[in-house]
Amino acid sequence: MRFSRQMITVEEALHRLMGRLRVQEKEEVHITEAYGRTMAEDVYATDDLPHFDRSPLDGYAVRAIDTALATPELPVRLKVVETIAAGDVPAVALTEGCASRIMTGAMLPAGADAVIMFEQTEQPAALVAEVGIKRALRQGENVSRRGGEIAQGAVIVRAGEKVNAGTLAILATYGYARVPVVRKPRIGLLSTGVELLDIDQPLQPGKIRNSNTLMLSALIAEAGGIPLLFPNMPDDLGVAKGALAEHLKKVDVLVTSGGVSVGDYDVMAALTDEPDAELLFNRIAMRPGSPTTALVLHGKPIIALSGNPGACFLGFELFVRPAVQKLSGVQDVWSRKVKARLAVTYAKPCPYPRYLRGWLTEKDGFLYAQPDFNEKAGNLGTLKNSECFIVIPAGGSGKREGELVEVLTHTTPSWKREGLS
Ligand SMILES: Nc1nc2c(c(=O)[nH]1)N[C@H]1C(S)=C(S)[C@@H](COP(=O)(O)OP(=O)(O)OC[C@H]3O[C@@H](n4cnc5c(N)ncnc54)[C@H](O)[C@@H]3O)O[C@H]1N2
Ligand code: MOO
Ligand SMILES: [Mg+2]
Repeated sequence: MRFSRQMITVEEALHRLMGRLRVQEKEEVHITEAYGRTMAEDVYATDDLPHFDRSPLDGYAVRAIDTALATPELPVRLKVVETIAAGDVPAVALTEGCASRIMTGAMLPAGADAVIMFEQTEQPAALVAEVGIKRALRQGENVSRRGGEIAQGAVIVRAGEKVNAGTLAILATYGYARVPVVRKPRIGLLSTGVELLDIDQPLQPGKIRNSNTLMLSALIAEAGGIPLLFPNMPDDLGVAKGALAEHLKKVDVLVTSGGVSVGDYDVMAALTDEPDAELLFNRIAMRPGSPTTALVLHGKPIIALSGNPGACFLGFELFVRPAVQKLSGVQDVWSRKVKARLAVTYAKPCPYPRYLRGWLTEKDGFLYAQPDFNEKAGNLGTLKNSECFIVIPAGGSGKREGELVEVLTHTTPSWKREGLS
């Protein structure tokens, strides 16, 4: 199995993996904990919004009919019967020839059907007994009608939407102190490789510090999972099987780094040959990260990423992020795909699609994709600059400057967008 692997496309690999993932169950959290979570249920408007007719201006509430003859030269004079602040309940209903001084956000008095701003009256600043209205108003003019924005019973947030700042605003408006969200998936994480040193260990010949675990842990948390860090795993298959059996009991999915290639000590590759392991894939038509592997063991999916930091990073974005998001209930788990012009020629041919790390810029109103040429799978110094992957299709001779390329951005949407696959 190590050397005879069946190659599949990125899309097929994703399809196989996603088929093994189920959305977590619902839990309720306080609204202050809901930011970034995924809604588990549709939530409805418990009232109209606004829930009373109100003024969007500082001015005078009037009966439009009383202003019909008003002009700047011949203002109509109305008797001021009350001043209404935001939060007040008006005490006086307007009758013919009357107006109420009213502030932005305040409730309209009964009988009023229009509001004129102070600036269109004779003495805007004064608390006058009679106000001079300088123009005619239409019925309903400058009135925020009850239910004008949202009607009671309408869906305000849908299941599968990620809670962003705007979601908090609408939930708060409707008094949802408890929010039904999808339970965060527990994502186990470990690195393989005896060459790995911990962060506080001095360098030793032949050894390197473990950078993948911290990188992946941050990415998992950012994607909406709870990273559970396990100790590095030795390259011994027997020990690894025992350790994995224990770890898998505690997690929904396990992510590993390293040991997926054809080397003598590639323990995750060896694991896929075990009779109790169900292989999902171990060879993908992509660069870097072609040996990225996924399997199911003891009923739990394991996503085994390449140890090479660049390939590990790409493997996370292509497979782990969508997996974490699917488990978290996100409806639209795919990276955002855009087309951009390639900023510089990339002439290297490749038998498989190549995912170049890079970033997007704008020039003359067009989007340009700038590849990071520090793109060797083992390089990690510029991972921090990456905001997208630029897809160079297989074959041919790469892409020329200015040619349109497909770009997968890392940032993920918080709600289901129309028209994007
Ligand atoms: N004969 C072949 N050799 C290799 C092939 C191949 O097809 N035939 N594929 C290459 C490709 S492509 C990749 S990608 C790597 C995959 O390697 P593994 O996933 O098996 O990872 P390791 O061998 O464990 O490590 C690779 C590299 O990454 C460093 N590493 C590992 N873990 C970490 C970590 N946690 N933090 C930082 N760096 C890490 C490790 O020291 C190695 O340098 O295989 C190629 N070989
Ligand atoms: O695909 Mo590997 O990630 O080239 O080194
Ligand atoms: Mg290896």
